[in-house]
Amino acid sequence: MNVVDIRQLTKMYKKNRGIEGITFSIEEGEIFGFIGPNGAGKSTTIRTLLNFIYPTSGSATIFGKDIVKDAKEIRQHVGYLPSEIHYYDDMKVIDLLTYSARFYKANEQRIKTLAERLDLDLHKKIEDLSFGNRKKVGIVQALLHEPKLLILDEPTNGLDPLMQNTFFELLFEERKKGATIFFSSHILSEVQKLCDRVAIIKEGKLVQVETVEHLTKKNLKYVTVELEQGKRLDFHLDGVVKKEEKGSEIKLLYKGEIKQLIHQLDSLPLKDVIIGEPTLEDIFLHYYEK
Ligand SMILES: Nc1ncnc2c1ncn2[C@@H]1O[C@H](COP(=O)(O)OP(=O)(O)OP(=O)(O)O)[C@@H](O)[C@H]1O
Repeated sequence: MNVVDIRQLTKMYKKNRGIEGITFSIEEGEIFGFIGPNGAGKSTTIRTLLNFIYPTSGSATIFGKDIVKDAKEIRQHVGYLPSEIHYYDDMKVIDLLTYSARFYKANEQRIKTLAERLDLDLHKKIEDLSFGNRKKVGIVQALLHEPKLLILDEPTNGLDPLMQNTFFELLFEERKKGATIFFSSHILSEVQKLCDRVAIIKEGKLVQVETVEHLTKKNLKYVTVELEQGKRLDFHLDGVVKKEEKGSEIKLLYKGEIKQLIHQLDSLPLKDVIIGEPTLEDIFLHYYEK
């Protein structure tokens, strides 16, 4: 069964493009990533699905119900984490979360369990929290009623790597219980770590929906190579789609099997090598080239 079904969804902000003709579906129990650069339309899609803004045209359903007509009913079973969190600053974390728990008729003990997992101090005032800790409040709020669908807008922004892992564990646990998870990101590696499938959005339009397995097979890597002193920069590597020289450093964008890359690098007079993530821009420029 599809939990989310989006059909030709378009949102214009007066004459400005928000999203145009977006169509995709999310199946029950999937962890589904939504990836694209800043301004691509991720938040617009999410805010439209949650009925915070109205679609200009097209339609969408969640749990088979219309996002506009049945918005209230849908919200009872959705946990939402916005990309930017605004709360009443002089409230204590525990008071805010208890209020949310009652609204959703959730078990208040779950607040404590989640706060412990995320190392969140419930007795601080919101105004005294760092950006990362505010994010944790948002995560607890989104998860506390054990929703059937989690919609998370850039959820890891502001969390340190250890906390990101705890957060990912929590998401896997929710999925095990049957939840469907939809989350937006502009970081490819976290999407690869977590998701079953990914929708890629660019300039308001859907570029592709891919399984993560497929995405990983067409791997792109950013490689920085430093050669031993006096060695020539002139060499050929199969799979290099972009090459940039900066002094003794050579930056390469490589497309292909990582083993083959390492095999090829092995024959070079290397001083140092760094293999890292490509930028999203590079992915969009080179990913879909034949
Ligand atoms: N309230 C608004 N009024 C006018 N234009 C808007 C509004 N909100 C978003 N837009 C425009 O819609 C487009 C999509 O923005 P959106 O915030 O959905 O992108 P995003 O992928 O979530 O990016 P980001 O990660 O930067 O939030 C952008 O061109 C943006 O300028």
